[in-house]
Order: sequence, then structure tokens, then C-alpha cells
Amino acid sequence: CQTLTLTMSWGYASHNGPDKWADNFPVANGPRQSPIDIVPAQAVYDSSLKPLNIKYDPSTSMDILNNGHSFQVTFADDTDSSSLRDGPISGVYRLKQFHFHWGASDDKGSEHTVAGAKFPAELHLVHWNTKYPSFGEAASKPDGLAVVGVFLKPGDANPNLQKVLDCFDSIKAKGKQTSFTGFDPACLLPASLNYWTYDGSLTTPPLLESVTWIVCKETISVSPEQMARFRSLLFTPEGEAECCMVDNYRPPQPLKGRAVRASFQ
Ligand SMILES: NS(=O)(=O)c1cc(F)ccc1F
Ligand SMILES: [Zn+2]
Repeated sequence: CQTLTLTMSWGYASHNGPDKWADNFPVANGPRQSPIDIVPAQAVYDSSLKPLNIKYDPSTSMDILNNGHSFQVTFADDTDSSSLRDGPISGVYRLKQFHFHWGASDDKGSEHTVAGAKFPAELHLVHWNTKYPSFGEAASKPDGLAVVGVFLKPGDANPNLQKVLDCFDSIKAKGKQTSFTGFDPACLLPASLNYWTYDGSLTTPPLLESVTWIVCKETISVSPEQMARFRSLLFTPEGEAECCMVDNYRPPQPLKGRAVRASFQ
């Protein structure tokens, strides 16, 4: 028999954006949704939090894809060679992909905010708990995923970021993909790995409440010209009326009693 799959066309426009997601994904109003506004003065220093232990192997980077919501660099995750340990988590979490969220102008674009302050973009490095057999399995478990978030701050051009932006011409439209090998995402991390951490969710549908969020306090730089490159991508596939990929961020969600811990004083 024919199975009908109703693909929900969620997006970031007024007709299908964050305010509409609860219609098809009721967990959008759940108890541990992301992102949140991080208020440093209310974060609790936890001396038992370990430093982040991040080891990435550039040979695991595979390709870069415009998925119509963002662009992502995907990694081979059949071994532990690119993984995250320690910090607030137990066990080994493998890197699956990284992607960004950004705004139409520098006054918005990040998902998390810091005492209400927005950044022009935010990097997410997505890892899954190897106690589960796959990313897909892990994504539905409360301790299944760990995402490292890094804010981008306007300033000098970021030469490491430029390597990613240089292949945007081949992934301009939704569905475009090209190989992207030998890239070490550790070069996108700030010098200090001091972080805030809290229990949250995916920030796009299906909004699964399976993410331990690890948000770095220190930012990385991005130049105005580089931000313009982000904004040159398209939400739309080839052949459709072009819609610039901008404002692909969900706004902060209610904290609902959650504690935000700091790894630093
Ligand atoms: N923005 S996110 O890091 O929460 C995220 C990661 C995924 F792998 C899938 C969906 C997501 F929304
Ligand atoms: Zn994200």
C-alpha cells in the first residue's frame, strides 16, 4: 500500500516559522526547549564540571550541504576519531556535523543570547552519545546529543571560516552538496573553552529534548564581508524564485526552572 508521508515544510518565514512550529511539533512548548537567553549573573559556577576534551580528525570531514535551513559540514562518524568527552557529559560523543545560524544584519542571527545580547551568527557542532547505535537513535534520548555552540562576533576576517565560505558558490541553492575533506573544525573553536551548560533541545523541528548544550563564553571573529557570504546562500532550490538564507534562528525559549551552570568563575 502507499504510505503517505506528510513532510511538514517548516521554515523561518511568518507562515512556517518558529511561532508556527508547535502546530506540528507540540514539544515546541516543552520543559527543556532551546535556545535560551543565558544570564551570566544567574549562572551557577560548578567546580565539578570538567574541561571540554575535544579531539577532531580532519580526515573525517566529508562534504558540505545546503539543506534549505542552513548549510552543514558532515563528518564520518563510524569511529570515535572525531569526538567530544568530559565537560558536563559522560562517555564519548561523536561529531556528526556542524552548521550555523545567522541574521539578515549584524544585530541578530544567534540563537542563544547573552543577557539579551544577540550576535550576528552562531556555530553549532553536533555530537551524539555512542552509548546509542546511531545519531538517529541518540536524537530521541534525553542524554543523546551534545552541541557545542560558539558565537561569532564582528571583527577581523576569520581565515579558518574563509575555507568554509569559499565553497559557497557550489552550494548556493537548497539541495546542493559538494565534497569538503581535510577540514579540522577545531580551528573554529575559540582559544578559551570556558562554557555555560544546560539541558535543552534541537532548535529546529523535530525540537527533540535530547541536547546537552555547551555554549562557549569566548567568541570567534567574522568580518562584514564574510557575513555577506553567509547571506548569499539561498533557502530555495535551483529554478525557484530566489529567497536569501537569512534569519534562520529560533528566538530564546522559556527557561522553565532550568539551571545554567558555568565551568568558570
Ligand atoms: N540547531 S541544533 O544544533 O539544535 C540541531 C542539530 C541537529 F543535528 C538537528 C537539528 C537541530 F536543530
Ligand atoms: Zn543549530
